[in-house]
Amino acid sequence: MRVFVYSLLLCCISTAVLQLCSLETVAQHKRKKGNIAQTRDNNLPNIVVLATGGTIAGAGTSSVSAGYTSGKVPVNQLLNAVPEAKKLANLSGEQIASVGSQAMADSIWLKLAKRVNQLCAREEVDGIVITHGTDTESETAYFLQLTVKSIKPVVVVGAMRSATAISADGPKNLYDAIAVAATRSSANRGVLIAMNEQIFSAREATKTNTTSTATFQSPNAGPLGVVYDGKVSWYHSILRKHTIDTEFDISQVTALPKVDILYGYANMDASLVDCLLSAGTKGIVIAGVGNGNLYPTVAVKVREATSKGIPVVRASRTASGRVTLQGETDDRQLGTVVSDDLDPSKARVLLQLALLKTNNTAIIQDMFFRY
Ligand SMILES: NC(=O)CC[C@H](N)C(=O)O
Repeated sequence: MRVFVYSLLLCCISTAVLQLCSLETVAQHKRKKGNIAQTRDNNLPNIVVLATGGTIAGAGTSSVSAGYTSGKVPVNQLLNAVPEAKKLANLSGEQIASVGSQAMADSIWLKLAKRVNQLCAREEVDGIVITHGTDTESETAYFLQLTVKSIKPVVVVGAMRSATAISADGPKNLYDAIAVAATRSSANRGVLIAMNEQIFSAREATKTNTTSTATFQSPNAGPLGVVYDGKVSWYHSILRKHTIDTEFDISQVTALPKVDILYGYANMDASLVDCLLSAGTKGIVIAGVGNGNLYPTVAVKVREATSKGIPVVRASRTASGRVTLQGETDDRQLGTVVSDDLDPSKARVLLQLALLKTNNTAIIQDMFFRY
């Protein structure tokens, strides 16, 4: 009997030890994958870093030449490059995608926005940082600005030099972005872009230079604030509706409507509008010349498109300023909507979301004045 009890006891102990070992292995495995915070300081905010790829995670064979591949460095390695950031926040990382942002797709936007909403709904999460390629960083940020349902800070960050380049700007930008996300006063300012020590509204920021580390600018509104030595100072606020105050709910959305951009130019070929219609576009943004103006034969085709219920938004190919209603172009006659001061790429984002709700041009126009 005694032997039986001893062997039962031994059996229980060894099962418990085995379970503990396997639990530890899962934890170690998760840590390696980067989805568990290493140590937790209860006095620090909890920030989740969602990685999507881009130059910030780019790796090349030489530190001095321009060639590299985006999205090679996993999120944990990115975080390990900024050990100082662990003094600002408890950090955990998740890999959402690993792409150069020229490959950014609606499916990744939806996955990202849903994950941000899930995480922000958790009481213990205080803010989100998203690492992203700079090519389409401002479009992703504006998509989140319209679809995130939380006032918690959501900060998008990238880099112009790859992680293996000499004087890489990624670690500093990431440190700054974590500082912004970890700062209480960053809440309820919409989605932010932190680059090169400046903080921009997702609505206003745009990439203005192909290679400079000061590429992000906000030509119509300037930066909202600055981040320096891990500390944030604010100078402006965004007044347009964002995050919890928008009408867009993507929680059940699995695909976005096809919306395309046409670039305006002298002697423009009007058959491009037909090409888009036969490709199944549901809405068109025209990066028109000047104040969103259209080549005369294009205007005729646009009138045909709007009369078939395809909304057409007039934006501008110029780098700043607004497109005004009833300027040289007769919006009443053409049935067009103006983008206000949204650049064509962001006008496309808003039109995609608008088309989930309506194709009524008066309602869509109202959205372009509110968001
Ligand atoms: N500097 C960058 O991040 C741009 C490079 C890359 N094409 C990207 O957008 O991911």
